[in-house]
Amino acid sequence: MANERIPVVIVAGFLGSGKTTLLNHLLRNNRGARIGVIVNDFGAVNIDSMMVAGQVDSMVSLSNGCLCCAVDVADMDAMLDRLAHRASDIDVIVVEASGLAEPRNMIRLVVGSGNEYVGYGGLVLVVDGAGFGGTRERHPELDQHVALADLVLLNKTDRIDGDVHDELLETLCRLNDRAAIVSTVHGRIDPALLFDIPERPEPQPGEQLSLDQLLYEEHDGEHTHLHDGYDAVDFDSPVPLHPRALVGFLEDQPAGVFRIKGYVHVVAGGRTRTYLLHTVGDHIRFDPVRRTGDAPATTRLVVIGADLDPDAVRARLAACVPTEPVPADAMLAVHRFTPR
Ligand SMILES: Nc1nc2c(ncn2[C@@H]2O[C@H](COP(=O)(O)OP(=O)(O)OP(=O)(O)O)[C@@H](O)[C@H]2O)c(=O)[nH]1
Repeated sequence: MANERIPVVIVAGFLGSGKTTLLNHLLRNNRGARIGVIVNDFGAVNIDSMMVAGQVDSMVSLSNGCLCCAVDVADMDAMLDRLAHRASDIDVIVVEASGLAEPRNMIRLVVGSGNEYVGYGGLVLVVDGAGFGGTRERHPELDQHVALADLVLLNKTDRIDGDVHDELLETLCRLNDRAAIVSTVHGRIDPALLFDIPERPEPQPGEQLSLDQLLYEEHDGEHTHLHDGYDAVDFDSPVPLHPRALVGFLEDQPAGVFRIKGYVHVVAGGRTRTYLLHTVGDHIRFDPVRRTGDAPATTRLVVIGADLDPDAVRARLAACVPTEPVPADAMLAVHRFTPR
């Protein structure tokens, strides 16, 4: 897509919740996506799997200090600049915050970045299902961290029984009723929930598989299973949408949505404009598409999350199709979310 920015996904969570396990899982199951990594230190990251995937170059570490407190926007930008630049071939950047990191600060560092090639990719909060009660008692701020998350991974569900699992889901929904919540064991989620999987040509019969493809094939059974954990709902409209109605939908998304992306045509005052839309949680961004031919002729969105009701999502979007002429000032709703 034109104007694509590299999403920066922040992985946070208290000590031992499973952040590094998740990161290693993503690196092993990258399905061809090139992942840049920012970590406090490389100690626990599986360098072997990175080398196999040919990604060992795309890591940046903060050799001293803590990603949450010692780093300001300039420091973060210095790290991002090494990964995201004009010649960069990275598809996504994952920042693993230290166990003590303050997620609000991490979001600020990424959203405030001056690097024009990156965009906010969401706060993924890893929660230790088995230790949730105890962690909450020791660190009451955990509730705020859950409330800030765009995606909550309820991890270590192999260590809890069904009733506890249900109670935890209820508590997490109470603390954050808009985030996608996914239950995991050893952080095994489908990476397509977090970021786009680049389209790679299918190998022809007899052609050798690349290392990435070999890794993917090896884990194919797991992938099929992983895919059950998330939903992707397509929406197409040949008619341009009402900008204010669309923004109303984006500001009040159905529960469980993690991200939305695609091209939208919106109309107001008889004039149609085209944008590349990206949302993660309540971070909304409309990038104007200036050249005709860069976008499909119709609105085409994909809504990605967990436990989505596809018919309900499509019905809400279909309700954004105007039934009468839209006044010109309705476009202001979109302008609030276009880059300056
Ligand atoms: N039983 C079980 N163990 C898990 C799961 N996920 C992670 N672990 C284990 O939990 C321990 C901590 O996992 P890490 O991935 O190192 O946790 P972390 O959040 O990176 O920890 P810090 O870097 O110390 O903050 C490791 O021994 C993992 O193997 C899970 O789903 N189930």
